[in-house]
Amino acid sequence: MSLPKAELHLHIEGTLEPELAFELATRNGLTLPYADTDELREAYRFEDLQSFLNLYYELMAVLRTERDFEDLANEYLERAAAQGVRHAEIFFDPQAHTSRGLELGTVVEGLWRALGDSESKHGVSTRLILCFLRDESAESALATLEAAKPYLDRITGVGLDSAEVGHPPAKFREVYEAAATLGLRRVAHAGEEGPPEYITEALDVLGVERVDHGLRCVEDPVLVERLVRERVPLTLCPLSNVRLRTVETLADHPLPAMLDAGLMCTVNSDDPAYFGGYAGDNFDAVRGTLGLSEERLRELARNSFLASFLEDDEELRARYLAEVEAYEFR
Ligand code: HPA
Ligand SMILES: [Zn+2]
Repeated sequence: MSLPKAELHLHIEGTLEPELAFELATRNGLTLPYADTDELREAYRFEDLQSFLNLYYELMAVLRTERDFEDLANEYLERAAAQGVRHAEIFFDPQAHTSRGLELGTVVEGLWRALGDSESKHGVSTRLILCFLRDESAESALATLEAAKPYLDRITGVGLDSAEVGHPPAKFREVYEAAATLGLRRVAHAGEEGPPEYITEALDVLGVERVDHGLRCVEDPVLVERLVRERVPLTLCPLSNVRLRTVETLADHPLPAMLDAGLMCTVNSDDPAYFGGYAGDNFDAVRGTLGLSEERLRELARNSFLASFLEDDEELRARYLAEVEAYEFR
């Protein structure tokens, strides 16, 4: 669906399509343990978040040079633009690369080669959000933030991702305080596989402005009431939830009930190369399977721009919001 939208929950490493993975492996003299792209696609059957993360981290080995990260981001931006994405706030996982011996600068400079001229080249404005891996230590997160200091002019905020259960937000209190002091915006994954308490903790201890996923808030009516009252944006990822078995089928997804409850929901793709669709595909899926009305779809698109970190360019936000209102559904 080409309805204008902002994508607020997108892991750039999760946009690595099998074709590009093989191309980069060849370019870098590496051999993937899969015969071809079909065999690799066969491996995209996940039991849960961890079984996905295992493949996600394994395939990243093909990303080695600035050019690799540039190509990865350019392919994503081109696909996103074709599906109506006008603004993208892009997550990246520095520790997944520095732990393999890459310099943080290789990752940031490489991504920036694509992001820097994305508005003129793809018609997509961008922001970059550095994510800490929550299954790594708090000290490693602090060291990552320290290493990122030379690149802060290119980084808008910090996030928290990877294996959730057993790694509550409070583990990262100190690094989030440091990030806030540096003027960085704060988001965190919470309530994807983890309990509703992690959502509360992300808000109260980490001071996050948006909750990534936040799906499990529906288990706690008091929390839902708070999220509605405080207008906390949730970056939902419906196709991801199906593939990682957070919901049984798309038809069971609580998005319609969440919208009816007054939650500020947005729809995003998470790791589109792995979960069967980009942002527009997620919109198509919730329209088709959940039967969302045009007004609900417009609300989701409006929310995405309202929840985006465009405070430094309110003129651009207003332009995007006008595009949402003017959009004619087909
Ligand atoms: O869906 C996700 N959840 C947590 N961590 C992640 N890292 C990439 N994708 C995800
Ligand atoms: Zn995610």
